Amino acid sequence: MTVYEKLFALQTAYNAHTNITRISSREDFYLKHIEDSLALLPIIDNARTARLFDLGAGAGYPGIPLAIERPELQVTLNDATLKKIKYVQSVIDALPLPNAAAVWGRAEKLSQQKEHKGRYDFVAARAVAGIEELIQFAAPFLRTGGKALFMKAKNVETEISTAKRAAAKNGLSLLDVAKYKLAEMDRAIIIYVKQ
Ligand SMILES: C[S@@+](CC[C@H](N)C(=O)[O-])C[C@H]1O[C@@H](n2cnc3c(N)ncnc32)[C@H](O)[C@@H]1O
Repeated sequence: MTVYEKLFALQTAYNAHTNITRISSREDFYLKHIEDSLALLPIIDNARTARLFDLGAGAGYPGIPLAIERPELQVTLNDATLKKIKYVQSVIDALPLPNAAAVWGRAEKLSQQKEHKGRYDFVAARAVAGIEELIQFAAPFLRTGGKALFMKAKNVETEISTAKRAAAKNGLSLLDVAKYKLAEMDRAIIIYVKQ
């Protein structure tokens, strides 16, 4: 059984008693969870020993596929919902994923703690909040030169422009908007760098 088939089996079994993700078919799992998460690989690949914080990871995306593909990458998966973090911890134990850790709590609180503040090379977030809010959540986790990677589906230009002031205030500058297609869907990774 491949590692992703094992992950799919774990997720399906858990989802049967505790709702952790709406993406339940095998086809959607591979496309919307695995393939979409791995769209971050080209961005993080020049820093394989880096530390990545997955803010609002939910059932573990994008952090779990990234931890699977890059054993040198240290991945911290965070969510404010305890049942999701319990599930993510069970996946870390079962696969196992020694380079991953699960942390429960609101990101804006965790970022003020010594073990998280300014300690990450990357903060990734998919489908968690608007860009303006994400900037405020993500910036404190990043070291100088670290990158925020926000995965979005639509209206990115409008959102980026609305978030300009928040970016400046939080020491983030827009580096790139990496657009890609996921099947027929338009997707984008908005990349900010911490000054
Ligand atoms: C729609 S889900 C997306 C989950 C996952 N990133 C994905 O794309 O499959 C959004 C998640 O963000 C979490 N979340 C929202 N605000 C948060 C915060 N301030 N700190 C930590 N997690 C948060 C929610 O609990 C929820 O699990």
